Amino acid sequence: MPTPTDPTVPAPREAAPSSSAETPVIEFTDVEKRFGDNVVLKDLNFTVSRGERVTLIGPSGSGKTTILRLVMTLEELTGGYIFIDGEPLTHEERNGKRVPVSKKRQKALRTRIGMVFQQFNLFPNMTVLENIIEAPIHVLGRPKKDAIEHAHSLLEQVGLPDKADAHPTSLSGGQQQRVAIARALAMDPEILLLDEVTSALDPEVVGDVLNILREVADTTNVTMLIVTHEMGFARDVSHKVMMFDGGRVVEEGHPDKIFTNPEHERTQKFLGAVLGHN
Ligand SMILES: Nc1ncnc2c1ncn2[C@@H]1O[C@H](COP(=O)(O)OP(=O)(O)OP(=O)(O)O)[C@@H](O)[C@H]1O
Repeated sequence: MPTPTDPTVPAPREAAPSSSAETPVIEFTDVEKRFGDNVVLKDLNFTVSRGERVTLIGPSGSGKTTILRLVMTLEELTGGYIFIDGEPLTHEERNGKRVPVSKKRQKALRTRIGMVFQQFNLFPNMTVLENIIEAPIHVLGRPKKDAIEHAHSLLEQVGLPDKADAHPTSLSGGQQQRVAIARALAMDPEILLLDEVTSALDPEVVGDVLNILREVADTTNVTMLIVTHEMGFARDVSHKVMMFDGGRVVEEGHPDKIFTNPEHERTQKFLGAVLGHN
């Protein structure tokens, strides 16, 4: 297991600039998610503060991706509540009953959240530029000229200034993922969800993509919820790591602590296996 001075594992960033009195940006309250009889998440409670970057770790099938998909409203919440900036995302309690929120309210909250997927999920029939400007224009109502200007500066930021007119299918996986990051950032999200964004990439381009995300972490105050197998990256950018097992958080803490001195046996076993194979 690496030590805090291991040069392959960069030191974590400073704590997120947040105060405990502030409303959390993300709040899970008694969340339950089941697929049929399979209860994936049970009585799950956690909060993420403004500007905080939290990495979810845990064995395959522990529900990490499901958590991100619930925040993105790509999965239906089967129990409990999720709050974004204190506002209910999918359901709220009214007169003692759990009732769905209106689609309009949900859509408004959704615009504050961006997600980057393992498989890029770009629109193949659109150019790179069209992929990036589509949502800012049609969802946020931005003037086309502004959206295009912003898209070009984002393409510059992700190192693809000359690919605006290319189609995603003509790009490598690493390039497609960089476009997907630019597309997510084009919405100026308050929350960025990163779901195993390097898992489908060739090893030699993983570092480039992670460096772009490191820069985003360094230069913005965007709140991040991250699922990754890249433990060095997790340690580098996260303020907090949460270890999941059996649909619950078994341990959470500063990456320094979790990666070097985990307390829970499940965390020790998981990190031993993962870092042992790195
Ligand atoms: N659409 C679905 N229909 C049925 N079951 C699902 C669906 N999506 C996820 N599951 C189940 O939910 C559980 C949690 O899956 P999830 O992908 O969230 O885990 P994970 O921790 O992200 O795993 P991994 O590290 O392998 O990606 C698994 O048992 C999975 O089979």
